[in-house]
Amino acid sequence: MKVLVLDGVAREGLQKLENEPGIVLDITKTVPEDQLIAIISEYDAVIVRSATKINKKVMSYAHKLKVIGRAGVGVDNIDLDEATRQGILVVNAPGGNTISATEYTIAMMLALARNIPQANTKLKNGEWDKKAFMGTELCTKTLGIIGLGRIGSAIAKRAQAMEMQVVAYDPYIAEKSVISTDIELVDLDELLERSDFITIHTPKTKSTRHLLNTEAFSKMKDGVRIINCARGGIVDETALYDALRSGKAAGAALDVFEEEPLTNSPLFELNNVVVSPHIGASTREAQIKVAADVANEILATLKGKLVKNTVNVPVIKHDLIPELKPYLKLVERMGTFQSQMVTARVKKIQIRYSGDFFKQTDTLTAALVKGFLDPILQENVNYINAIVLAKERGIVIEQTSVSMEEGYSNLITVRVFEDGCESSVSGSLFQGKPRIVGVNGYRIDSVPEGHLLIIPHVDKPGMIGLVGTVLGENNINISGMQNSRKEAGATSMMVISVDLAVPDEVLAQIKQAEAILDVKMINF
Ligand SMILES: NC(=O)C1=CN([C@@H]2O[C@H](COP(=O)(O)OP(=O)(O)OC[C@H]3O[C@@H](n4cnc5c(N)ncnc54)[C@H](O)[C@@H]3O)[C@@H](O)[C@H]2O)C=CC1
Ligand SMILES: O=C(O)C(=O)COP(=O)(O)O
Repeated sequence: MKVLVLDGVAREGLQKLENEPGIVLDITKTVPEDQLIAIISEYDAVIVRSATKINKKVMSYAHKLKVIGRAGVGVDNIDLDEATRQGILVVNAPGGNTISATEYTIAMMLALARNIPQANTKLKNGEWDKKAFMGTELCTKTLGIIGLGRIGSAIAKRAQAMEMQVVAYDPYIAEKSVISTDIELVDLDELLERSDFITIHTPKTKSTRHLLNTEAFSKMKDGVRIINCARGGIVDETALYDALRSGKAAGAALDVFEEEPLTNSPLFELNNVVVSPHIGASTREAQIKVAADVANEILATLKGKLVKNTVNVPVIKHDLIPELKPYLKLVERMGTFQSQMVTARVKKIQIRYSGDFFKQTDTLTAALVKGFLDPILQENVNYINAIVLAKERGIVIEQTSVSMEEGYSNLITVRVFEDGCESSVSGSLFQGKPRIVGVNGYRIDSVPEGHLLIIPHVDKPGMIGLVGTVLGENNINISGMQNSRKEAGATSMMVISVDLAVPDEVLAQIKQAEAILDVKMINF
């Protein structure tokens, strides 16, 4: 396995990956796109910071790529939709640089309030100019935090220690989960109207692009100061420039820009703007932590283990992994089972989870759909792209969760709706091992391994003997057998586990019998 490490990711954090037998690490600085395209096809994994863009074009050359690791938080330099489409896992290292980015934001706020960079430059240029640098205190001022996640909430704590009033806007946070009762959660307009300092800590998304635009500036207090150490483009740079020129804003501190790297901007000409080249996470401690975190994730992915900091698939909590593993195996097998039962065009797959699935049903559904599509499609299907591939084929995926039913503490039922017909399979765990416990409403108990014969037939004497004789005559050993009926004399369901794949002619021989309604062989 080969891993390409770009963008100056800290080598000290990569030791675990470097020492792993069978893994070769190529560590290099940021390379231009054409150079990346020329080499990317060799690699199973790539690790980047924010400089390298892993876009659709780069991915189209990345034939072996299984995982993209971001040694940091923001993944806006990675085309997530394309990665998902191609079944490439994207992982990041979200917690490792929180403190560094937080401390840096506080430093920027203080630098802005007290004109430290400007005073530093002037004095080093030989001017002792005390009068030019009248600052403002932070104590009692209102700090508006947009985005109260890891960094936003760590900033709130520190700002409160400096006796600032903290208001925050984050529509994705419930009031009760806010870390301190002294943080007032408000709507965006109120934050804009009340804040003396506004700092941004959201990701860059469609909804945060130009969140601070001309209209937003018009709602702010005169003399507001803006800090952006999150992502360029959340503040509209033209609107900010106009606000600074007009005196609406008294200053801005920016670590990030719409285009990076950036060495020339009208904003750089304004004396009340403090800038830095995206160095919020650039501390030794943060870089070692994020490199080590992402190395662990890459290692887990390449070894086929479950990973926790996934960006383009649902996150699985680390402590749930052992509990979830047998369920993942179960649902994948159920998907494989169902795809081999299909006889017409599939319109919808409906999954019903009964019991407690640790709030991980999205992950289980992805595994089930992977199991369903794997035997059908030629392309690589995995947990990452399974749902997208199903949707591309017009297959609707529905899932519902209900509490315990039918006496099983955990029961999963999959119904597949085809043109003109439908089929279902139910599964559960017995002593931690996957079991198929129902087929088309018939109760059975079969282990989804090897080969299963599914034989609906008329409920009458001699049927088991008939099938057993044909298999025996063809030297096929039966390792398990179940027969189930809903009512006497109607239809029964025979499910037989066999040691070998049953040849087509033997299946045809069984099917010939008048009371045999169908024969399907399911291979796992
Ligand atoms: N300058 C630098 O070097 C660094 C920048 N960052 C950036 O800082 C930002 C925050 O990072 P974390 O706190 O670790 O992320 P996080 O995911 O913990 O927090 C982001 C918060 O933003 C909120 N949010 C999302 N959309 C929103 C919207 N439309 N309006 C208001 N709130 C919204 C989310 O609910 C979440 O609470 C990210 O953009 C990250 O890339 C992070 C580390 C270093
Ligand atoms: O983690 C993040 O989101 C950052 O912005 C840090 O970026 P960097 O790794 O320093 O290029």
